[in-house]
Amino acid sequence: MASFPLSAKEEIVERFLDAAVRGDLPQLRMLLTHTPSLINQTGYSGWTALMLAARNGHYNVVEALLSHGCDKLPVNSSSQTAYDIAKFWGHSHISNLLAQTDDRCSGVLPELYFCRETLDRQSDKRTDKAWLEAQQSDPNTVYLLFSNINPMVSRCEEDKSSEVLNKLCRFRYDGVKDLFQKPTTKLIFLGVEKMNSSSSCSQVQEGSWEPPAWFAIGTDEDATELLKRCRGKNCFFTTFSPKIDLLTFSEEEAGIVAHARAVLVWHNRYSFCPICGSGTSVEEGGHKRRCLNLKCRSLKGVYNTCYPQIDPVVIMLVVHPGRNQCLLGRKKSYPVGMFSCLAGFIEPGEAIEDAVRREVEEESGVKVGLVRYICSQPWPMPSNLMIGCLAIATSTNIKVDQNEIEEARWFTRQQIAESLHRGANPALMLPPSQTIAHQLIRYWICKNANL
Ligand SMILES: NC(=O)C1=CN([C@@H]2O[C@H](COP(=O)(O)OP(=O)(O)OC[C@H]3O[C@@H](n4cnc5c(N)ncnc54)[C@H](O)[C@@H]3O)[C@@H](O)[C@H]2O)C=CC1
Ligand SMILES: [Mg+2]
Ligand SMILES: [Mg+2]
Ligand SMILES: [Mg+2]
Ligand SMILES: [Zn+2]
Repeated sequence: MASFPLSAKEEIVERFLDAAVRGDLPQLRMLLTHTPSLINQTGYSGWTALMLAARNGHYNVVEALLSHGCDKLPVNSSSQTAYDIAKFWGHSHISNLLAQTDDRCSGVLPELYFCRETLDRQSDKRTDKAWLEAQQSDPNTVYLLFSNINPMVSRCEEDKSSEVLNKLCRFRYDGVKDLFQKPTTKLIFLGVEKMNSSSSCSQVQEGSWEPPAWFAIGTDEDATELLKRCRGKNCFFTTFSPKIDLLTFSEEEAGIVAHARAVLVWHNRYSFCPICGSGTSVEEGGHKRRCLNLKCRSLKGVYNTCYPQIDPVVIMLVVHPGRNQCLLGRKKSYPVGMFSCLAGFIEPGEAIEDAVRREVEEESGVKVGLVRYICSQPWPMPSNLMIGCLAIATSTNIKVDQNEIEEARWFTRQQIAESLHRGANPALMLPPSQTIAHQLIRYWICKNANL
């Protein structure tokens, strides 16, 4: 076979990869110092230096590459990451190292967006009326304002490079107390601040530190009038494209928004008793509605209609029987090129596994066998609980239900890894990292191909 001379660039890439194969750390370091962009390069074999070092059991080279910020996600033509390769060849010290460090290839999910419990809910305090009243007028108490179910926010100007764009507007008692007089105002006790490094040390030591309570206020007052309370600051309500706006809070605030929105939307929907249609009173810090009709059945025994409701939804990454492809679908409403996990509401009397199998078959025609629960996420659009699963397909033919989704397709690990690694490309855009769909996809890619 004729061999062609290598270009200067190709030659340096091959020298770099050869150093990784041989475990020649000084040579590898020297080349990397001169040409840092070599770090994630692949040669003719389609393997990166990390894969080659993992294949040949060179722990110190893997360690050095990782410390230089090497990407662990790329896969070779057999859809194996460096982690898969190390595991396959029995270099467990290397696969452990690749699994340990950070975030992405550990097969361990990061904390999901909307999941951080910033406040201590202190649900026992919800029935302590005197305590709740004392907290309401306390000057340290924090109030968040919601127009309908949309929080008032200000644009974060401090760090332009950050993904955090919105910050909840915080009010004190004096700034909102007039709203308490209106019968349609809803006041939700969200919890108290957890003790952290910013809590005053001396006060904590003396035991005199009372963590501030947080409340959400839901009001139907005119939004423009409400915004005047911010005195000219750049504030607004997240009414426009709520999905996008709601994904740009800090992790700390996102969890608070998820709690408040789900409770407020329940109040909007359940103002009258669902059992007898009478009016209701609000109790337990906004977490219960009691029917005012003394003869109502809801007052006897436990009626879940008296408490905030959530809708369980299954969301699943369906894996091909051959394990190297996954099934993603797109709804008409998705941005061009975006595909995501299939999802659907759990129906009454249905187990999670059955809902997964039914929804996948309904939407794509694909049959599913094994279902494994992975993680969950509150999804306040407005009050879903997303239950994330991996599911193994037992058939591969796709027949899409056009009413629910526009298209479904099998994607290879390579296509997915490339989209995660290089960002959106015209063929495949994955949902944003704040979604459980994204995290399920990443989890599958980062794990060993065998479930
Ligand atoms: N966080 C994430 O990554 C994702 C979140 N989702 C959320 O999951 C939810 C459900 O997914 P879909 O594919 O729309 O579900 P789906 O596949 O069950 O279809 C929705 C349709 O089912 C019917 N339906 C049955 N039970 C319902 C209920 N309890 N509430 C409302 N409609 C019900 C309605 O006709 C509705 O149009 C969506 O609303 C979306 O917000 C969906 C995909 C990704
Ligand atoms: Mg669906
Ligand atoms: Mg469906
Ligand atoms: Mg459904
Ligand atoms: Zn009733």
